Amino acid sequence: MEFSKWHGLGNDFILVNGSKETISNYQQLATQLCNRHFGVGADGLVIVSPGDSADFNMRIFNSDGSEADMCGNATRCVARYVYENGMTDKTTITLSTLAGIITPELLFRDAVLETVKVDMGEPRLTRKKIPMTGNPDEQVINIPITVNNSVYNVTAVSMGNPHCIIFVDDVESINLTVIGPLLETHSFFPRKTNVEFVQVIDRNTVRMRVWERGAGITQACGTGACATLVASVLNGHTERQAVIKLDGGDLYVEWGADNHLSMSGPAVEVFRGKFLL
Ligand SMILES: N[C@@H](CCC[C@H](N)C(=O)O)C(=O)O
Repeated sequence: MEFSKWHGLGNDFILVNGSKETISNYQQLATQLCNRHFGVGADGLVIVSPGDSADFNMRIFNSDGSEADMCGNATRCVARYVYENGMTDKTTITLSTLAGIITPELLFRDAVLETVKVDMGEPRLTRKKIPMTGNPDEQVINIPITVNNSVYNVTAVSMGNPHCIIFVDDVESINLTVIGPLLETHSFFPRKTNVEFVQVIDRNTVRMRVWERGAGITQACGTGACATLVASVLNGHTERQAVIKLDGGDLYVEWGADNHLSMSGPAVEVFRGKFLL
């Protein structure tokens, strides 16, 4: 099976052309290929095929085999992958995902790719899942939940996939390996959740570390960066445009007046290969 290995700020993916390769079990393939000792190694497996309702179709499987609705960093990689492999000559494509149609755009300066800007669609604010004050329209903004005898104030935002944002004074002091999986699987989140700890630097800058659903700690998360900006605005911490500083580098995110999130960042191919199944 031919594949190519990509990353967006260190959030790494194995891209496979679904119209060329025959795949019988995506979940199993994801765990096999993403394994960092016995496989290629990656946070996720991405299958790209021609689309019906969009230019292309993208499916993303986490390293544990679970299928995710969306992946922001992967959308940038896919846009560059289909363009550079001659699968399209469009520099703006539409991508069908389980979270809806996403629109990445390759931006060039002097014919050299500068960045990939993605229209990530609209955020969905999670409605309450457990009784809080009794208001049925209440949204999950800064709500306390208890884990391991500690209280965490969470803001839950969906970018098609679920995110739980927690603001802290010192993000580096958080033991993500311990608290990440406990929050990911907390009963408050019926579909599990991605977990973002966020430290506000100033009105246009935040530092974020992530524990991803189905993948663990990753270097960056595009949907997480967008959800973080929405949570930051809703909690009064930032303006609607901010740099999200991740372990792997910076993403530029804006929450437009049309309610769409736009995210800009790099997409890098690292190598190509053939996996012996
Ligand atoms: N890294 C991604 C998100 C990947 C999916 C996530 N783990 C989930 O299960 O929702 C991104 O860049 O958005």
